[in-house]
Amino acid sequence: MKLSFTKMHGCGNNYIYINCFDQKVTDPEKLSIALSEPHFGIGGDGIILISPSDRADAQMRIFNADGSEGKMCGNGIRCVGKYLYDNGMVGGRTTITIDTLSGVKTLELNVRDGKMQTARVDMGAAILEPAKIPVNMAGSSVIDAPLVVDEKVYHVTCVSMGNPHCVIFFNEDDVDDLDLSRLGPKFEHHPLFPERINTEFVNVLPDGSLKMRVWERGSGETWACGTGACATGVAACLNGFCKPDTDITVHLRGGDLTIRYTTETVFMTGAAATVFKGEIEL
Ligand SMILES: N[C@H](CCC[C@H](N)C(=O)O)C(=O)O
Repeated sequence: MKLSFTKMHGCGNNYIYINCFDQKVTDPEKLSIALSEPHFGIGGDGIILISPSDRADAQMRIFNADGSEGKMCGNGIRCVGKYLYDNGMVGGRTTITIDTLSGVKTLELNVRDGKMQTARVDMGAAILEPAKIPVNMAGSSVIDAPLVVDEKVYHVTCVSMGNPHCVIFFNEDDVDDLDLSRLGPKFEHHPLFPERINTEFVNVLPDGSLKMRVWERGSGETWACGTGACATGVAACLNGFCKPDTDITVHLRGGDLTIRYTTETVFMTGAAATVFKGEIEL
């Protein structure tokens, strides 16, 4: 059986996109494991299914490289917006909606020569209540709280953008020097996170921008994480490093995103790119 796909990325966070308006995927968990694998498959951070929706222009489902399903994907939703616009599936409209497991999101597309270049996504309100993230810590929110990994105390801020995030600010260490392959899994599987966690390792730079690396639940280190950049912008405001209602630049390994945190919602602006289209024999 042949399956058509499109490889796309947002800031280097790369997924295999499958148009399910005209194709059927029966076991997405198994498919994501197979296709994400770089040696025997296509290689990527996971797969994203683009399907019809009765309440939005399309529905997006994201599966991590280990087959687990994520509830939201910031880089992915910009790529879905690009896919829909560039392929004429939204009638040339530049305000579109995409249904996700974290609700319907609205995108404002910036287009040139018939192609989407960047998008601004209304990501919805940050969720701070521990039980809704979820994180097994008491209180109304988790800001600058101590968390022990390998006998070392880290101060973490936990935020959900529909998917769970643990944001850690480093004053002394340059996050580029951290061994994420050792550290990442210890946070991902920490007992305080009953549904595992996406973890962001952040430096606040002298110009007030943020430098971030991320270890993603189910995919390991990725070159960017859109929901993670949102969580990082929110956490930076909650910790007094940045101001709400201002544009915050987050530098990721694969590019930059602009985050704006207001009490009502979080906006994320960034690019999306098509790398190649292909067909795979299953
Ligand atoms: N890379 C995605 C996040 C994937 C989250 C996934 N790892 C999970 O929550 O299980 C992003 O750009 O927001």
